[in-house]
Amino acid sequence: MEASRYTGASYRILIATAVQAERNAILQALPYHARERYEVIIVGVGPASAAAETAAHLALHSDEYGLVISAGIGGGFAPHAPIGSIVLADQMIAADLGSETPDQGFITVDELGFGHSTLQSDRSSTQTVAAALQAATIPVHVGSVLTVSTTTGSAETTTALLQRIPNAAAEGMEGFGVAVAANLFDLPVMELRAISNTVGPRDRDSWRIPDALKSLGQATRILAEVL
Ligand SMILES: O=C(O)c1cccc(C(=O)CC[C@H]2O[C@@H](n3cnc4c(=O)[nH]cnc43)[C@H](O)[C@@H]2O)c1
Repeated sequence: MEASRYTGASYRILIATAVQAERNAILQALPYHARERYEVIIVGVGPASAAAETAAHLALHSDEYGLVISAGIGGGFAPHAPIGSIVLADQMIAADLGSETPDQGFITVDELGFGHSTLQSDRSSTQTVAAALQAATIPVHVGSVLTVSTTTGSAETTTALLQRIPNAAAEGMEGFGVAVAANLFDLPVMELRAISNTVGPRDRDSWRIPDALKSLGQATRILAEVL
């Protein structure tokens, strides 16, 4: 969706996080002058909660906003998204929304004719933030961000996802849900993931959540300078 209602300083920006730790990292990083411009809400873990909570907030306040951002930590697909780096979505894909079949593999809801599993990020905001992060020498990659209801935890699933979506850069559990809500209110949307772990065989001990939250804060500081 084009940023038709996003006309710079006159609109506020809604940031949706899954958990309190992500909200805190963002709030602590927002420069003082930007604090009135941003609202940071917790929408819970998973696409259903994220869609419902974001829509509930927008039902009361959508006129205030010109942009919605799904932000938080996420899993990164090698080699594009190492731990500590930032991924910005060019599109948000509900990667497990479809049907598994014995003979044709996974079929998306789009192919089944039941709806859409891909939503576009606001291109202009995404490019602006990507350029600003690059200029600040923060490692950033723009690619597809997958939304899953189950975190990927095996080499087989990782390979299958990459075969279906070769430019997958990161995985989270909320982006598509936040985007569905933003679309409902005709608002542009983007997604930012600070990488805490590599997508692959589950190894919770290797998750670097404090590093990712620090990156999330650094990215927020830059984002607030340009949006
Ligand atoms: O335990 C903590 O201190 C803590 C702090 C911040 C966030 C968390 C979470 O567990 C948030 C869950 C959140 O993480 C996203 N995420 C992270 N890695 C992945 C992944 O590999 N695949 C899918 N989602 C991932 C996700 O968006 C969850 O909402 C804990």
